[in-house]
Formats: sequence, C-alpha cells, structure tokens
Amino acid sequence: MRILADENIPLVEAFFGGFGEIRRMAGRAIDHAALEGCDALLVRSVTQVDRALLEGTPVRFVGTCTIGTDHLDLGYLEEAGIAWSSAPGCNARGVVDYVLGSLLALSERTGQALASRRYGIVGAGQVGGRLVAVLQGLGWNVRVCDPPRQAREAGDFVELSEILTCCDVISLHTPLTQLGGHATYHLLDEARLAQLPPGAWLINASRGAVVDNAALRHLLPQRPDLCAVLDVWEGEPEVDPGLAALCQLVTPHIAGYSLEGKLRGTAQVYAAFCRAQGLSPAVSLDQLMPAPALRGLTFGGNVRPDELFATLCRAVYDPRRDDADFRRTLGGDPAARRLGFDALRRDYPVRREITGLQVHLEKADPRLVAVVRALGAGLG
Ligand SMILES: NC(=O)C1=CN([C@@H]2O[C@H](COP(=O)(O)OP(=O)(O)OC[C@H]3O[C@@H](n4cnc5c(N)ncnc54)[C@H](O)[C@@H]3O)[C@@H](O)[C@H]2O)C=CC1
Ligand SMILES: O=C(O)C(=O)[C@H](O)COP(=O)(O)O
Repeated sequence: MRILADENIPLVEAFFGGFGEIRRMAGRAIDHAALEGCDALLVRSVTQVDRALLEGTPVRFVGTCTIGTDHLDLGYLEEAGIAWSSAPGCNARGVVDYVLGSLLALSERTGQALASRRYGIVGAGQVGGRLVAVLQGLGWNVRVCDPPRQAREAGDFVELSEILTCCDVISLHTPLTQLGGHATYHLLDEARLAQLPPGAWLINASRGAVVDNAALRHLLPQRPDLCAVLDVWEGEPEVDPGLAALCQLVTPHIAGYSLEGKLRGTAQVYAAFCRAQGLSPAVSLDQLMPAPALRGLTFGGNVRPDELFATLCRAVYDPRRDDADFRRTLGGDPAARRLGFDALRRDYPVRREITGLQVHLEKADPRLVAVVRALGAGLG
C-alpha cells in the first residue's frame, strides 16, 4: 500500500508505517499527479480534496487530521465510494486554551475584568461546547447560539441577534458552510458586525470566511471601541495586513495547535483507517504522547481566584507570542507573507493543554477549587 501524507502531520510513520510506503509532501503542493499509485491520502486543512484531485487515482481512503472538513468535497467522496475520516474534537481543547489566553490579554489591555463580561458563544459543538463549560464553571455569564442544536434538542439557546446585541465577548466556533438554512459563510456580515455593542470583543478561531473580512476592515477604524482577535483569515495563507493592523491579536491559524491536538488528530484518522481496512488498531497514542515539560504547580492559600486562573492559562499558552511572531511576517510582499504564514505553522513550538497540569492548592478554598475544575486541570 502507498500512502501520501502532508509533511505537517506528526507521527504518520509511527501509526501508518506498518501498512506500506509513506511519502510526504507539502499540503499545498499535493496535486493529481502526486497521487499516482497512491491508495490513501492524509491531509490537513490546506489541501482541497475534490473530484479534480482524486478522479482517476487509486485513492480509496482520505483522512484529514483536522476537525474542519470544509476543504473536503464530501459529496464527491461519497459518490465515488471513497472512505474518509476527519478527527472530530481532536484539537478542541487547544482552541479553548487559545480563547482563554486571548481573553486574558484583552482584559489586561482594556482593564475590563473577565468575570464581569457577558459571553456569547456561537456554535456549541466540540470547541464551543467545551468553552461554554469552562466559562460556566468559572461562574461567568454565558449565552449560547447554535440553531442546528436548538432544532434538535432542548436547551438554553438564544438567537444570534441576542448574542450580537447583548454580549460583550463574541466567540465564533461554527464550521464554515455555504449551503442550507444555517450556512455560516459571512455569518458576521456588514449588517451583523454593525450590531456589535460598544466595547465588544470579537474572537474568530473558526474559519476566516465566517466573518466578512472586508466588512470588518471597514468597520474597525470607525469603531475603535471594538477589539478583534483573528486566528483565521479569508483567503489564507493570504492575509490582509491592513485588517491585521486593526486587530488586537492576530495569529496564523494556530488556535488548535496544541501538541495533544495534533497527535490526537493523527491517532483518530489512524483508528478510522483501521476500521476501513477491517483491522484492529495496533498502535496506541498513549505510548507515543510525550510527557509535558511542566506537569504541576503549587499555590499557597493566599492566591486570588483571578490570579490562579491567569497563571494556569499562561503556564501553557500566551497568544501574544504568536501575535508578535505573526506581525513580523506581515511587512513583506504577498509571497513573503504567504511563506511566513506557512512557516510559522510548520515550525510551531510545542504547546501543551491546560488539562495536562496537576494543581496543588495548599488551602482547599472552594473558589480556588472551582477555578481548577472549570479549567479541567487535575487537582492533586
Ligand atoms: N482555528 C483553529 O485552529 C481551529 C478551527 N476549527 C474550526 O472550528 C469549527 C468548529 O469546531 P467543532 O466545535 O469541533 O465543530 P463541531 O461540529 O463539533 O461544532 C460546530 C457547532 O456549530 C454549530 N453550528 C453550525 N452552524 C451554525 C450556525 N449557523 N450558527 C451557530 N452554530 C452553528 C453546530 O450545530 C455545531 O454544534 C471547525 O469546523 C473548524 O472549522 C477547529 C479546530 C481548530
Ligand atoms: O482542526 C481544524 O479544523 C483546524 O483548523 C486545524 O487546527 C488547522 O490545522 P491545519 O490543518 O491547518 O494545520
């Protein structure tokens, strides 16, 4: 068997090596010719997988080691009888950690206390659902908008218009969809962006085109009260440097880039590949996941809950580092910017998840215990 894999998918050799020959390529360079003689294709979000890529090739399995599937033409894959898999939820926690780190940075810059803000989460699946659980666990005011879920299940959901008019922090966690009653392409268009309340913070770590980037660029100079955090961009790796300059935090689509998230992505696609082959998985992620460098933190009884929250979040991740690295790439010409975007993602430093931390509290103050539990860290 021959497998072609994006060069940025970790542990492909460890998981798939037993199946045959593995060839690696840059994801954006994978084309029809590269798939000659290939039985399986493993991609990330940068490879468009459609009829033009696959028709006439021997590929029978496509795995994307990502949550998002907007780069896959699922209709074509089904029609062609090609088995496929994504990696649902694999890096959801990484995105949550990214949002928490962004909130901390904005809180410091604006002087707004996080506990007094009203949060609106748009899309409450693997990412948004985990984020809602953390924010509610912290006792913060959270509203949730998820019309597809609202149509299927009972729950406390609100309309997008309520989020846009009543929340101080709006965080987007929908897939990018073009069709249907709940399509998210330009979900935040010019008219909806104009509804954002004074001093609102807008975070987009879903897909770039969920927000109309041109409309946001037009709006921000007129609304200096707004704070925008963008991890994803319409047309990436092309990024509008003018829009980036108007945002508080900008990053090159790395919100979900925790080490755990990436390795889980490979492991989940491996499990799906084994199912498609009718085989039992022989390799386990537990054997391959490295121990984190930082495992535990001890806090005295005099730590404040907000201090504990900030210290735990920042112990694993501070998006201001990624923001600074990214801004340094935005001064060049478009070709240099595209290379910079991809280089930052390819060479991304190891980042671990908050849930891997063990916290020791010298005094089991219930307010402190609640923070640790909300963040999902271990208490020891
Ligand atoms: N920036 C990054 O690094 C990452 C970005 N993502 C993006 O985040 C998206 C969400 O990820 P998950 O939560 O894991 O997906 P999910 O499929 O578990 O949840 C998405 C939720 O959005 C809801 N939704 C769909 N249309 C909606 C609409 N019009 N309004 C409000 N809610 C709507 C769905 O009902 C669902 O509950 C992914 O599709 C992907 O594009 C995911 C991982 C990393
Ligand atoms: O999982 C997703 O969906 C994502 O957006 C990924 O975190 C993005 O990673 P790449 O596939 O773009 O490396």
